[in-house]
Amino acid sequence: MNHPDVVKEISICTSLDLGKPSYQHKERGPLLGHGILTSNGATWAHQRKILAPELYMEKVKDMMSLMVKSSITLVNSWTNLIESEGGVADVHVDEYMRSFSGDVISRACFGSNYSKGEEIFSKLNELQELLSKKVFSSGIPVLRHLPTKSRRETWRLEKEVHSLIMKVVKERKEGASQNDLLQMIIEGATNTDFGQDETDRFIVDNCKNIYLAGYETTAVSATWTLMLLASNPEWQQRVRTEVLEICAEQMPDADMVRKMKTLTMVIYESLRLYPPVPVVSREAYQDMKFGDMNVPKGVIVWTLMVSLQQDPDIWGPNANIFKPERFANGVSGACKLPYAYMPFGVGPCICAGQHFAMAELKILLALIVSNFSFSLSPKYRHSPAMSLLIVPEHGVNLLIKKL
Ligand code: HEM
Repeated sequence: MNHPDVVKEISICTSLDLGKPSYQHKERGPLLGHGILTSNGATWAHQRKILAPELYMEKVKDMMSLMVKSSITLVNSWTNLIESEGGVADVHVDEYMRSFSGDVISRACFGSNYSKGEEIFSKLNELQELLSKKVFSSGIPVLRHLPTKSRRETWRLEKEVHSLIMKVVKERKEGASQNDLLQMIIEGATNTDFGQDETDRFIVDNCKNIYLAGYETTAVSATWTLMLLASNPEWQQRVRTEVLEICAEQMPDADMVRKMKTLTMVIYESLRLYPPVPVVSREAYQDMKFGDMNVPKGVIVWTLMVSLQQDPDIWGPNANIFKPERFANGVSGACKLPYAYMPFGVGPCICAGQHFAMAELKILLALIVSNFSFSLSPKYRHSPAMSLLIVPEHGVNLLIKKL
């Protein structure tokens, strides 16, 4: 399955909509439920129709001020840390990126109820950690229903998340309407012929899905991009020069973000070398053939991002090297096959939050490079590890100085 020709053919075919991606996993039900990530057919189409327009570029522009707010919180906390450490701090950046990304997604999803959102998302985080523990993934069906300690903990967290979200929804229904993702999900669920239980489940599951899709992916991308900028000081300086020129001491807005070409090239290159989502998958809805390989109906086809995005036949002999300039003329100028670059997936199920994620990354990185200079700490050990996402196994430590 990992042969490059097969991978290329499959990647092209994923765009032809073999079916929905399969994120389903026996133990991830409590986390994902029946939201956009796991639904099929008409249910998925309905959810996509509600959620995707809320994340189009025009809407994302209105959310940029909240991204700036969360970035400033991070800049202030690093500034204090550096001062207390006497001018240079050795920072484990992963947790900061997670708390930044969690803050942004809570504000976007829950608007003025965002502190409630943070509480909900922190419980979801606990749930995700609990579910990723190996001991929990028993393959024997009957064992999956035994009330072990961790399973009881999962059920408790699941219930708590459900009732916290429903409490915010109830307050919303009694108060003024708001302009955030939760409001759109509530309206999308209300304008259907769902019964009450189904409506509640639709709202809760889609809140969970937005969190799962958008929180850690963006945090991990920011962490990898900082690692690459720290290892390539000339690119760090090029990005800084660009940001300082464009922003001229103002906070980044939509127009400025659009002009940040060098920063875009760096983020694209980071997503090429370290795509946070390791696999894009599709279920074959009918018997299919890729080259010499028969794929029977019902088989889940995996496209491995790293094989595709670092294939020298497509990207050239320097495919494994950090060279953001390859994106100077966009994705089509960087590689021979248009679908060989797909950190956000392809086709009708392409990441609904890609504009949101790009804006978030650009604003955060623009504020970091214009306030700090940084290099890799001697503590850093390079070890990309594949779990649900491709993550730095030991995290990323940077030596950071205020400019
Ligand atoms: C750098 C950050 C991100 C990366 C790399 C990423 C990547 C992906 C990928 C690979 C998929 C599967 C696409 C496919 O199967 O073709 C996906 C789906 C999705 N993403 Fe993202 N994502 C990111 C951030 C976000 C954010 C911030 C949000 C929301 C605010 C989001 C919302 C979604 C949704 C709703 C889906 C499901 C789309 C569907 O099934 O119709 N993502 N993402």
